[in-house]
Amino acid sequence: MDRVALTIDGLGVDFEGFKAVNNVSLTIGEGELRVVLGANGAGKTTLMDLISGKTQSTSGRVFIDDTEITNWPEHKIARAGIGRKFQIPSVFKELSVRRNLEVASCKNPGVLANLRFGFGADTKRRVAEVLDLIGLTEEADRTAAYLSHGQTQWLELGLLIIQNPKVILLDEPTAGMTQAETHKTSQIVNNLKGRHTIIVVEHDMAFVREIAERITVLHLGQVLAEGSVSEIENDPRVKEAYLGAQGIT
Ligand SMILES: Nc1ncnc2c1ncn2[C@@H]1O[C@H](COP(=O)(O)OP(=O)(O)OP(=O)(O)O)[C@@H](O)[C@H]1O
Repeated sequence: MDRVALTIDGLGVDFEGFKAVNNVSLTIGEGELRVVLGANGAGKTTLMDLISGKTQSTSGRVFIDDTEITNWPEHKIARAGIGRKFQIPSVFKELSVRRNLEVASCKNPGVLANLRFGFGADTKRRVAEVLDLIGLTEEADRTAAYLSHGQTQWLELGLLIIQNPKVILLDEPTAGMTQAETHKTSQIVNNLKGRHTIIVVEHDMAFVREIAERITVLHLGQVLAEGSVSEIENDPRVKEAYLGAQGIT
């Protein structure tokens, strides 16, 4: 690992005696794609909530680079470089795909001023780059309201990417997608490898096999195992404790 982008040290939350996340430590390298896998209720979403500041932790610490962000307010954590993609899209439905990206790219979004005076060449270049990354170049001039579910999710991802967060959190990015859309999402995520630091929470194993480098398995709020896809698939503790006797499907 060259540089560490995100450090989680002994992180936990106690909901009136129930430890949904319990003493979790992770180190995510710059440009790494880390998959967090776990059964329903394992604590995956809660872990993302703790990192992004949606939920306050009761133990442990979180750092972006060397900056400690533990229990900062959510908006301040976002400004410090944690970008999170939710299931519910935040795209402007009445604007084109391109215009959505242009607006999201503004660091100081005087949105109206930008719409009136147009965007600079740098923004245009960056928008073209992100359109290519998310596979929506041909849809650039379509109104966002007319995109399919999958395309809307890719645009949503593009809106995050264009803001260049230090760490991107993706919670079940393929939820509700067709098989073809899921496959395309894996291509997009693979294109992002090395350029962005990403944590993907997922339990669709077919998708995980297509994207994963290193997997962290959560079980009952704790880290059960960490390793490559084959290490995780062949780990007897994972098979037994999390995936049931029949193993990973
Ligand atoms: N605010 C809360 N108060 C009490 N318990 C909570 C709270 N939030 C989550 N939990 C519990 O913590 C556990 C972990 O939930 P979490 O949503 O993080 O799991 P998950 O791994 O994301 O599961 P899924 O795949 O179903 O989304 C669950 O048992 C859940 O009921």
